[in-house]
Amino acid sequence: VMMVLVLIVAGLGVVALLMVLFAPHIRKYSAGGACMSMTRLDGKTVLITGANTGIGKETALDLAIRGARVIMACRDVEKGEAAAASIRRIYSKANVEVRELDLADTSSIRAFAQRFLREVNHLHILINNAGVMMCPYMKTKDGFEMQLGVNHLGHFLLTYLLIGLLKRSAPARIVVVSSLAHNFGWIRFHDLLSQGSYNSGLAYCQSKLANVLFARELARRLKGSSVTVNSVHPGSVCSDLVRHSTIMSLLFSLFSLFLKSPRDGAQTSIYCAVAEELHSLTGKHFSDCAPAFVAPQGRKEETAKKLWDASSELLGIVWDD
Ligand SMILES: NC(=O)C1=CN([C@@H]2O[C@H](COP(=O)(O)OP(=O)(O)OC[C@H]3O[C@@H](n4cnc5c(N)ncnc54)[C@H](OP(=O)(O)O)[C@@H]3O)[C@@H](O)[C@H]2O)C=CC1
Ligand SMILES: CC1=C(/C=C/C(C)=C/C=C/C(C)=C/C=O)C(C)(C)CCC1
Repeated sequence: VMMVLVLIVAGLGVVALLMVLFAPHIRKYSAGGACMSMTRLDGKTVLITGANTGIGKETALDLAIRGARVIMACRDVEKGEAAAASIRRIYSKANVEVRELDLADTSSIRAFAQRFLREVNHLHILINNAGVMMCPYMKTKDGFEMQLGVNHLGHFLLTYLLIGLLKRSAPARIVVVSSLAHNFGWIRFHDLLSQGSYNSGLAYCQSKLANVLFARELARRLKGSSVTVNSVHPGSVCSDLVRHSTIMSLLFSLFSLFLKSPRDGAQTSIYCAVAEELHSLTGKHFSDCAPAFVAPQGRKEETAKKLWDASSELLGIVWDD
């Protein structure tokens, strides 16, 4: 037994040593694809949700450096202003501004959109990035389960309210930040808001599958409008997303060497927002700046339509076709 234990400890030691030795190579490999596009965005307006930290903040920085006016929609304006200040410290000419948007409150989404439509004349790129993962069972102001409420329904309403402006600003692009987690999700139509039973991991996967289905259905409905919609898996990114889950926090610490930095994680969102070759590509899913696999449950037109109708009904909205 002693011998086996010694061998296990020695083995783990060797693995740890190899990981330290090869850390720069592992990091480089984990970084994934980079957006190589040199597209400038002077005169263009971009809206990014959840832009005060993580992937959203890095996306805002990159698009601001390309010359865009970047509106950072954040639920905590103070955190948003701190992020905007840090962007301005990196790029002093950054045209970034913070506006309050709480996706867990439809009255906040409506107030945000109302002011936006009054004060902003164009919207060329909308990045639905904000997200919450594996929180304990919580409800939004309107009584929706938090993860579906913020990740899907909040963005669904925001997009509905801004779609006219996007169409008027065409060519325009919508980027929906989803996840590989959509593979493990299914839409529980009999209990969409997890009122019967709640599993925080499955509710996250459901919300990310909803992101993929929403992007596909919206793309289908927008055919011919010069507004494109694509969804994205950013990679496994070291960010605050794991804040609600001890297990995920532990996994992230253990495997931190294999995770992307938020800057690397922003590359696919940036790619979908700016790459010239995607100008008319719509309804697709991307990862590492390349087309990516979509799970069968994310490809079903019937499910996408059913989710669209259920979401519209929950929010009390009717989309014109
Ligand atoms: N990190 C990863 O490995 C992966 C991330 N993703 C997706 O990427 C996206 C960005 O995540 P990431 O940057 O990693 O996570 P972070 O937790 O770092 O950022 C999430 C952002 O969403 C905001 N947010 C959360 N709830 C609300 C709300 N009610 N209203 C408005 N904004 C809100 C947060 O604001 P605040 O700071 O105030 O909480 C924060 O700005 C998410 O959609 C996530 O699902 C997908 C796959 C993997
Ligand atoms: C276990 C394990 C990993 C950890 C993956 C994790 C922790 C992924 C988290 C994904 C999230 C948070 C998705 C959100 O949508 C790595 C790094 C791939 C390396 C191989 C083993």
